[in-house]
Amino acid sequence: MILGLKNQTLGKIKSTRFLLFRRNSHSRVRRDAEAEGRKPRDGLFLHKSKGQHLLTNTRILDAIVRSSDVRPTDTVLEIGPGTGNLTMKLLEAAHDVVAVEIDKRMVEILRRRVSDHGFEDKLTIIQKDVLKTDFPEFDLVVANIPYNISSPLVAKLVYGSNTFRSATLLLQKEFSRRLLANPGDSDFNRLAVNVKLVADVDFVMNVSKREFVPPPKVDSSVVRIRPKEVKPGVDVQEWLAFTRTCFGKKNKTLGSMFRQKKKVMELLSLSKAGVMNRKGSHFDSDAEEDEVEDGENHFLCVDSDASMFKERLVGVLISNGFEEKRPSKLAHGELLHLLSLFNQAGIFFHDHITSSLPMDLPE
Ligand SMILES: C[S@@+](CC[C@H](N)C(=O)[O-])C[C@H]1O[C@@H](n2cnc3c(N)ncnc32)[C@H](O)[C@@H]1O
Repeated sequence: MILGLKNQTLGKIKSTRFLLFRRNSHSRVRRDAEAEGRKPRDGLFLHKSKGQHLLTNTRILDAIVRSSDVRPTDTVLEIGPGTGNLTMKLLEAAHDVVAVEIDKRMVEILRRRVSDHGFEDKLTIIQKDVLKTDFPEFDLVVANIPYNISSPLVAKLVYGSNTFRSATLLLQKEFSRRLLANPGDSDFNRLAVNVKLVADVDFVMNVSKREFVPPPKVDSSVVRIRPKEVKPGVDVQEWLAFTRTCFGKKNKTLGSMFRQKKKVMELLSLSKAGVMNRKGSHFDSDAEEDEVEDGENHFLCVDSDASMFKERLVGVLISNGFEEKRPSKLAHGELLHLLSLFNQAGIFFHDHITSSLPMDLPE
């Protein structure tokens, strides 16, 4: 079996690959591949830059489909179908599949393979960069994704506008480990805190690099991401900017982080912009800059003096018992509480002019 294609389809696919090979014989793809010493796989040069590592083990493909809990009524979104090894299994299990694939050569092979099996009516192919594509409605995501876009892709899924049951993703093992970390774990990090605010993440299984053609340098894991039914009522841009600050320096206490001069100056200017841009918003419709309103939730003022602003910043931490705490040890509830205390004190982390969505999770 080559590229995971079954023998009976191989003959038909082979002619496609041959044509592709000839058409590409003078192309940049071929020149680049040859310069790197890569060999064509049955007439098709696979791009490392597009994460083209094809999963060929049927047992693992079956296990992925089983663990994703596909129902016969489901529309499944597959990202990066490649030559269709996983797609064929999904087409058998689901009502229909929407596959987003960037590489035209893969799309040609996939189309042919799917029509050979009479599944063409069940498959919609979107030939685009998944990060630049609006998704149609879908129930589930099941995909062996290109690892170099893991972070923005997970962000797009969990912070995007689509509602879905779960995303079963084959990811680089190290990335999965970071995604699975919990508050209190030594490696709890910004990726995990941001994803787990809005979704639950479960480990499914490990997959050895030997199961791919060509084998990548690293092992992989399958994880299942399930969006939470009830999302916390927090301004997402403000939250992402807040966690970027909190998790920027490993293992520092909040007190030492927020005392840094650079951080104070940055937050001073963001808070000024934040207050201005929130006028008329739900934060405070009447607040004037430098005007303190001492009511509950109405402490919207920004000191023009950096030292007074720093006092206010650190004051929020001290008076609420956060000064000596480390962000990696805090649960979501505590982090959300701290953010709301800062905002009530007129301290903001995002100017609400620039957009930090949806590509904002760290690698
Ligand atoms: C790891 S391979 C998986 C192939 C196939 N699903 C399998 O398991 O054998 C990743 C696939 O994603 C495609 N891809 C890479 N970057 C992409 C992007 N930005 N948008 C859509 N597809 C992409 C690659 O061309 C490749 O076919």
